[in-house]
Formats: sequence, C-alpha cells, structure tokens
Amino acid sequence: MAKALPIMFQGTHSDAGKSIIATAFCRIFAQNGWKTAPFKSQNMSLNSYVTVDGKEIGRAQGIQAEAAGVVATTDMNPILIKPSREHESQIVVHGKPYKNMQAFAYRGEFFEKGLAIIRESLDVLMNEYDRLVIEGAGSPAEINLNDRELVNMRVARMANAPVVLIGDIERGGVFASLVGTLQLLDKEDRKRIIGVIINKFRGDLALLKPGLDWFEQYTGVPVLGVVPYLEDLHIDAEDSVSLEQMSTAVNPDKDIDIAVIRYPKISNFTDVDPFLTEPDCHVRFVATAAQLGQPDLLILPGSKNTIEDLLYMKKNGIAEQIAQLNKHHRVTIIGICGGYQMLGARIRDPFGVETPLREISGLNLLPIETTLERKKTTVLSEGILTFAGERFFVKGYEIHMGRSQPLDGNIPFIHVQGRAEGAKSKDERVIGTYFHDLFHNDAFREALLNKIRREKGLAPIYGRQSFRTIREQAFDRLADHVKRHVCIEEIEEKMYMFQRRDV
Ligand SMILES: NC(=O)CC[C@H](N)C(=O)O
Repeated sequence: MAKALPIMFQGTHSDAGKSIIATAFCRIFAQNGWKTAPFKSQNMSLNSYVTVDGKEIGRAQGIQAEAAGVVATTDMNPILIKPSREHESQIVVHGKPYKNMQAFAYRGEFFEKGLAIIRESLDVLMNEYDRLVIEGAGSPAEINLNDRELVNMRVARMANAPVVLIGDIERGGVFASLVGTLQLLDKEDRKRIIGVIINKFRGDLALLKPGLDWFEQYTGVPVLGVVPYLEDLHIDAEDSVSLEQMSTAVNPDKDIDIAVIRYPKISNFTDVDPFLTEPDCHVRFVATAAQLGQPDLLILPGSKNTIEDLLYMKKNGIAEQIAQLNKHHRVTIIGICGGYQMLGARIRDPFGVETPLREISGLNLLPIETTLERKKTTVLSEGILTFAGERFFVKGYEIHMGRSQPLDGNIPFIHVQGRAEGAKSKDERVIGTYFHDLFHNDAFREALLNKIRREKGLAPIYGRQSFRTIREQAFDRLADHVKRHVCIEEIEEKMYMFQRRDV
C-alpha cells in the first residue's frame, strides 16, 4: 500500500499565508502526477465546505482538495471548531456536530479523544495518497499551549513530517519572528524544520538578500523561497481575518455596487467570491449603517449566530436602514442561510443551540419563520429556480441548524426534488435561500446582474466567464507563481531525506 510522503507548513503566526502555500503545493504535487491530499487536524473557521457525502469540513481543506483534483473527505479536516459566541464553539467531528464547548473544557476534556481522531484520519490518508500536504495553525511556539496542542508539532510528530516554517514579511519583523519561533521550539522539533519560506513579499529582492544570508548563517536553516505577494487570486479565504483587507467604500468606476453585511459571526462569506471577479461589480463588506449607503445588491450572508447577529444589526441601525432601502430605493436584497433566516418574520432558538436569547423578530421582508433545531442539516443540494422569467438549474450546499417554515403568501425560490426551498417577494427584489454557492451558478449570476443592469438603464452583459474556469486558472496561476519563487526540487529532496533520517 502507498505510504504518503508528508510535508507540513507551519507559520510564525496566523494569517502568514500557510493555507495558500499549502494550496499551491497540493496543485504542484498533483501536476507532477502525485495523488495528493490536504490535511489540517483541527481548523477553527466559520467558512466551511460540504463533502459529497454531506459532511462539513473547513473551507480551506475542501478547496485544497479541489486544487489537488481529489474528492474532499472528513479525514482531511476531522475536527472543525466553529466559534458561535464568545468563548463558546460548536465542535464538529468528522463532519457532524459533536457538542458545543467552552474553550477551557475543550482543552481539558477533548485532548485524548482529539488525538485519537487525528491519528486515525492521518492513517487513512497516509495509506491512500502519495503526498500529504499538512497545514498547522497559528504558531508552533505558543509555549503556554504546547502540552495540549493538537495542530502543530504534535501532528508533525504523528505524521513524521518535515516542516517548512512560513514567515510573513508584510507585517514587518520577519527575521525576528522566524528566529524567535525556531528558538522556542524544543530541540527535536527544531530538527523537523527543513527550511523557511518568506511570504507576501513586495519589494526588491536585492535589498532582502543580505538578510537572507544572515538568517541562514545565524540559524543554519535554509531559506527555501521568497514568495512575492500575489494579487487578486480569489481562492476562498479560510476566515474573516482576510475581510480586514476588503473595502467598505463604493467604487464609482464599477456599474454595480454590492454590499455584504459583515456581522460579528459572519460565515461562509466565500459565497460572494464570484462577484469579486466580475468586471462590472464592486463588493464591499460593511459593518455600520453609515457604510451601507444605497447598494444595488445587498447580501446578507450566513451567520453562526443568527439571533445575535440580527440583534447587532438592530442595535447599530443597519436593520432600520435595510427597511428604508427596501421601501424607498431600487435595491435587490438576497439572504443566504443565516441571512435568509433574518429576512423572515421570526427566529426561535428553543434549545439554546446558538444563544440563550430564545427568540427575536426578523426583518419581516419574507413570509417565513425559523426554528433552530438540535439536528444539523449538511447536504449538497440542487434544484430549479425561476428568476426574471427564466428557469435555471442551480447547485449549492446547505449547512444549518435552522428549519424555516413558509407562512401565508410565501413564494418559494428553488424547487428541490420533493420540497420547495427558500422564498422570494413577488417583484424578486427580496430573495432568501439556504443554498450556499448560489452565485457560483454562472447562468443565474448572469441573469441577476443583468436584471440589475437593466433596472439601472445599462446594457446587459452576456457570456460572463464561468467561475469554475476562473478558479481552475487561479490554482494554476498560484502553482506557477510558487514554482517560480520556491525551489520545489530541493523541498522534494528534503522530504525524501527526512524520511531516511529516521530509519
Ligand atoms: N450557515 C448558516 O448561515 C447557518 C445559519 C444558522 N446559524 C443555522 O445554523 O441555522
């Protein structure tokens, strides 16, 4: 049986670019003919992905599997932590909710169980694949957490993986953070580090060169590459840190202004990715009523805590402004999942699944009401919808605790086999659905944008690019970029050598 050759990427801090480098390696190994799997033992993220068998994993591992051209499974991310409130998270094990836990209890009670789950998944992947691209989390030098961590060096040891440490030069202090991280590792773990990659570089390599020489001399650890910043890649973000870089302001050069509400527990906001690459669209993430303005398309994305996020919008005036926009302006409002629930008349949480607040009245723009239940729905779905007089076949995925009931006068949005799903207003200005990835359906996205264009007196645009093609091109562009700036052969050689060192 094949025994995968592993490599692990760890970072000097979170958001150093581990996920994107891991995605690049998934693609590069696959291009070289290796059957490759991504692996992250434990992911803390509100962006998730549904596998073909209806299980939930972290978005990044799902997308990395796509980059590698393999089908994603829960072994690639057996533990997913979804923060739902301060200090509390829903723990998802092998794609299904295990329980809600406080951080402290998780570290205390879950450690042994977590270890066993991780070991089992690693075994499965090790036997099924040729290459394993493993991603750590945060920093491996959190000395206060080391005795109980489940995601960095403990995983490297389990997989017997060599480690590449990634430093982020954008924030400054890259040498200090690399040297400091190496310094704080225990002696055996430090021997796993086969080199470092400096990521997100913008500048003159000649100016950096003396620093690189110094680093190699001082630490004895090679610099395996310096990867320049890659703009406009639009490969799914792992979590909301990436939203910091998104604009909040209108771009007057673009025809269609799209505002996405950024509530505190925003989830699966990668739903709006297809708009980021549309030439006539500008996407803004807004958190205040003042930022909201008068968009053409307003998107209420998913939420891990629908009631508290809705309360947030009521308190800061966004809810009232949405009502005003709907009454007095030509805006299309689309709610996905948690956002759909908010558009209804009422949301109830009788079992305290997400919040101790038991009930809240909704924005009342669609005749539905929602109850959060104990059993979570995770499923890949498909159906037919009618929009602007045309019929579209659409695919999506659903992840929700809530169940929404239609009230009098409801017009369903999507016809899924055996059930009616979602809701829309008669004039199709307000739409709600549980289908994530709705906008990834190219024909529907085109019809939606063209309806908005027509309403604004603009000519429609036909033959928009398929998002799938854009995504595939982005994987290749990323792989080419990393191959140009990182010595892949040297890394492969070190991966082999590392396995031999233990024999
Ligand atoms: N993905 C979502 O937006 C989920 C919505 C809500 N938190 C639920 O579980 O029903």
